[in-house]
Amino acid sequence: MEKKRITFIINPISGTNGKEIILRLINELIDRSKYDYSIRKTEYAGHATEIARQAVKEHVDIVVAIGGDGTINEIGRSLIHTDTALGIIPCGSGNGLARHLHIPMDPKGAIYTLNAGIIKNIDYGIIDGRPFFCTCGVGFDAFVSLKFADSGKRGLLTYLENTLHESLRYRPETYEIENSTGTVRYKAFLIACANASQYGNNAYIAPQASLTDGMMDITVLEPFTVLDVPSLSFQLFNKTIDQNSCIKTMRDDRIIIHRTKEGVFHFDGDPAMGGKDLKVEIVHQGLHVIAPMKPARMYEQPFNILQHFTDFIGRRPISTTISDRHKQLLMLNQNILRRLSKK
Ligand SMILES: Nc1ncnc2c1ncn2[C@@H]1O[C@H](COP(=O)(O)OP(=O)(O)OP(=O)(O)O)[C@@H](O)[C@H]1O
Repeated sequence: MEKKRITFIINPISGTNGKEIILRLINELIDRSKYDYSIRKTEYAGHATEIARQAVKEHVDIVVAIGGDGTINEIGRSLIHTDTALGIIPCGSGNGLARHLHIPMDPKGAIYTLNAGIIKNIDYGIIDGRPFFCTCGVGFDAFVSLKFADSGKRGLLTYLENTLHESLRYRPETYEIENSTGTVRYKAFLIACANASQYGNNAYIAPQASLTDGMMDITVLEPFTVLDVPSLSFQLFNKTIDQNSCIKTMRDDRIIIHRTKEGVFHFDGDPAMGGKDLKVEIVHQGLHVIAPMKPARMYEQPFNILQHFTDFIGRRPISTTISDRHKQLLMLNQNILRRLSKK
């Protein structure tokens, strides 16, 4: 059998961890009876798009992103509607697409997934001409992505600091969403258009979203008070945010978001400036990805809401009795309330 070719693209600034160990693991574990490979390191933002485009030209079979959703976005946009598949060794701070696809967070598991080589065909989205694979949107999360890009540091704590600092000062805006059934007006804190179900870090902004249904799940978060924050944050990690009374949901394959003024939007967590009217659409099955057939139980912990929550806010987990969990959750909620109300 002819060997397949892989190009690994490593983003040295994604996430917070060193990448040397991953390079060593690739060298040790990749199945050389199946694959020949080369490794490229990005030197600037946008470089991954160019490297991936060149790989496609050279009929490379798989381009593997060693990075987070921003790196995946840069690579994915060169791979759409080609025969070259995307692989992922998750290495970002959120890893939304990899988590949705059940690609192990552990690099060894991710390399074994590449060795298994199962290819799936997934949807992608386009907002204002820019492809996205995980989520895009306007409002508070776009605003945070802008702050985050400006902050000079990456990582979850930076993200969280930004989020907590800004969330109570942020003013909801009025939007109109034009969809296949008409136009609806909302005052909203954010509108998220989801191809994958989560932002990353198991924060499920659109828990019902599927990567293969040809549709996006749209989540509108209407204005809320500080008292709603604990239940919203709990439900975000419990995959039940769609049941919160501040949330409105819809599903469509194309919408136009009308806003009162031009401004920022985000695509896979990276900010961009756009006009008043933003067209968002889903393209069915435009990208091949390598992913496990089903969740790799070997590498997965059982679902634990408190674990996910504490992972997200960067605290140490956890004891396991129900009453302890209850107490810890209450403490976390109080802590968030306290921090938010100080701002
Ligand atoms: N060599 C580089 N120097 C500066 N920026 C880079 C370089 N290579 C890639 N980038 C930029 O880094 C950004 C962040 O990368 P990425 O999103 O993969 O990491 P992350 O933000 O830590 O992870 P996640 O998106 O999963 O939270 C990308 O949008 C990309 O444009």
